[in-house]
Amino acid sequence: MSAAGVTFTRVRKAFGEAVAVKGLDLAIRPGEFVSLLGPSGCGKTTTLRMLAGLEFPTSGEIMIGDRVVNDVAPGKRDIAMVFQSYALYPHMTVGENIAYPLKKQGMAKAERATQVARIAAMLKLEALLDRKPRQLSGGQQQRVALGRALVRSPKVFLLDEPLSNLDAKLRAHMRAELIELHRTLGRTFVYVTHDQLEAMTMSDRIAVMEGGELRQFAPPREVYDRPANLFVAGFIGTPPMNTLPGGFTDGTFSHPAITARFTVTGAPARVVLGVRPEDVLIGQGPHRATVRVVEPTGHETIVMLDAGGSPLTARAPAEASLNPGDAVSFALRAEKLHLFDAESQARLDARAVTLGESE
Ligand SMILES: Nc1ncnc2c1ncn2[C@@H]1O[C@H](COP(=O)(O)OP(=O)(O)OP(=O)(O)O)[C@@H](O)[C@H]1O
Repeated sequence: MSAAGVTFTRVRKAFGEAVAVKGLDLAIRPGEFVSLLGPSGCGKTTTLRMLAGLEFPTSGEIMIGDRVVNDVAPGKRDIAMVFQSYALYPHMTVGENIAYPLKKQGMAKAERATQVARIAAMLKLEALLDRKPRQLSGGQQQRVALGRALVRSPKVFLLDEPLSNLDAKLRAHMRAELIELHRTLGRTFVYVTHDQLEAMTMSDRIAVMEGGELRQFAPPREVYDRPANLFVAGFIGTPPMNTLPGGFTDGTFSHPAITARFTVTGAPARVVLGVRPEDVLIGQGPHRATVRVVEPTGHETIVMLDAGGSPLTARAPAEASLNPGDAVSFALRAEKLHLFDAESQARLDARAVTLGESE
């Protein structure tokens, strides 16, 4: 058995009046690690549950490999799902929990033991096989839940926020384990999260969702460097991208604190300039601002500025000595500026050519 791709075609899911997923088109390649990322209520869990067969689409088509699965029962889809809550059987040992899906399939005992040993070695659970779930830490329980999903070698793994109950250190560790596991198994992973760090570090591609709609589907680097619209620009990145509304005439963006010339196709009257905090350089350049808040984080300092009446966040070196009320000059990295149409919110194909201070 090998990995299978997953295709959603115009998939819509309504719960009465509420439309959770609005005409989703998404094609996941065999063996790909794809994260569904978005704020609470954006429809990511509903999307995953439809793929698992736990919800039925109101309309549209879902395929796993070359098979339409709309009417296929969950158990017949050749998938395995790992939930946020581990849902281990409390009265069974770790070994019995992992073996359970194989037992249900009718696999012989000796063969089950071989498979459990293989998975236990992979997830470093050998020493824990005889324990009950309550005798395990959260991270160990999560590994057992993964083991129970992995033991069947399904074509597609579905993971619904599997790390959200773990503490920060264990989450970082499990992220690394999942990356490794995906590489070793070569199977398709569909991973639901609202944690952009998880999506950015593990995924081949990220499907960013908002309000039941797909806002961008691209590799992490591209989602960060070329957000397709203002929603993605504001959702990805911590602190988020600065967005400054302004007028736009003859390719010139104008805001009380910033003027920038662009070469651009199309000419909307109102645009939003986007700039990431790391691309705002304090202490040099043509623009002026006032320091509002200074937040040292240890390895850097986050500085919140007032630039011509707009909030503007910058990343500064840890040793920067700035105080609220200071007047500072700043520059923007021209090659890192983003421009969006204020009305449609879509990214404009634009390149900054010169930057200057407003008169
Ligand atoms: N069984 C249901 N009945 C009615 N509405 C539902 C049902 N399940 C989900 N919804 C609604 O559909 C929308 C999408 O929900 P979904 O759980 O897919 O979002 P999500 O992005 O996974 O959010 P979260 O991160 O909070 O889990 C929400 O507005 C939710 O209230």
